[in-house]
Amino acid sequence: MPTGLPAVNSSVASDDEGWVWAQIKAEARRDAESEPALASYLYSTILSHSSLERSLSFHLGNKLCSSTLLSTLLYDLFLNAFSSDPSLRSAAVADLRAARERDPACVSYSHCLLNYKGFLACQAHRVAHLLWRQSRRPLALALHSRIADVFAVDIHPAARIGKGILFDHATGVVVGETAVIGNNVSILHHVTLGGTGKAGGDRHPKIGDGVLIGAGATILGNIKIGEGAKVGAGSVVLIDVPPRTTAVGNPARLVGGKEKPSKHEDVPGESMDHTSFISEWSDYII
Ligand SMILES: CC(=O)SCCNC(=O)CCNC(=O)[C@H](O)C(C)(C)COP(=O)(O)OP(=O)(O)OC[C@H]1O[C@@H](n2cnc3c(N)ncnc32)[C@H](O)[C@@H]1OP(=O)(O)O
Ligand SMILES: N[C@@H](CO)C(=O)O
Repeated sequence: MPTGLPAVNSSVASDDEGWVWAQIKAEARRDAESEPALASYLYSTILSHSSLERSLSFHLGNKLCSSTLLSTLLYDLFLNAFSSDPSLRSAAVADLRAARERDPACVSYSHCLLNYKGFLACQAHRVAHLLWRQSRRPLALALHSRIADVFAVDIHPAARIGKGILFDHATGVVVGETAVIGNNVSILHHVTLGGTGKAGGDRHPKIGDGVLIGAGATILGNIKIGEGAKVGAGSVVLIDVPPRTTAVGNPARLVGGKEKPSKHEDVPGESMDHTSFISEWSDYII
């Protein structure tokens, strides 16, 4: 598990990143041998590439292209982004590890790289966010639109997302413009991080490190879900959830009572002080 911050100025893959890429190639070779029907696909998508960022750029370009946004244009766009900002690559590796470690259904790194639309939507979102921050907003919004069309995952390009993220199943996930998601967060399908409709400006939820948000949960407003908290499937959360606490129901109640909620001992993944994660990440989450 990577423990440090993204290597912001390093264009050389870390040992850990190199290990994951070598593992992906080994898995693709094995699968191409055992399933000839996939050999050409695995060769063009993984085995013919010299790096994870090239493979990912090729795959995203093919997935997201349209008659007017050509795959070659998207390939260049993604590869330029991954090459200019190596933190994108280290975040992708942390996300691959998150799927392997936190999703019992994930059988291999290549399974996630090729098939997890939540993983692919998240990587493409990070590029859209980079474009947004570079004031290339029409292109960021065009990419956002394609990600929503193709993956059914609607993340506003301004939303800030950490690393080690698992968007499991991912269908119907909606993340609003001023939402912030910390590190090592797991989010199931049909989760909304939305506004209440009653406020402008900074109006979306802030999700702390190591949070689990169950399927169909709706979290509304500029509220904080503390590190290591859990939000039950189908809940509607309108209030802050303290760290390491479970919230369930509609409207959500804190398990154990609002005055004395029961706490979890363990926080999945690496942890960071909840009150500081937004400012700590704001410098380098892209
Ligand atoms: C194909 C697939 O598998 S897709 C995967 C879909 N799965 C998910 O989205 C998982 C989401 N996980 C949940 O909802 C879990 O129940 C969790 C995370 C809330 C459990 O958290 P824990 O802190 O362990 O809570 P615990 O299981 O002890 O339950 C505490 C209370 O909340 C209640 N509760 C648990 N989940 C929910 C829920 N989703 N909605 C309403 N109440 C709930 C329990 O009945 C219990 O009530 P009680 O105190 O009155 O007895
Ligand atoms: N992917 C998770 C939830 O569906 C599992 O297999 O348990």
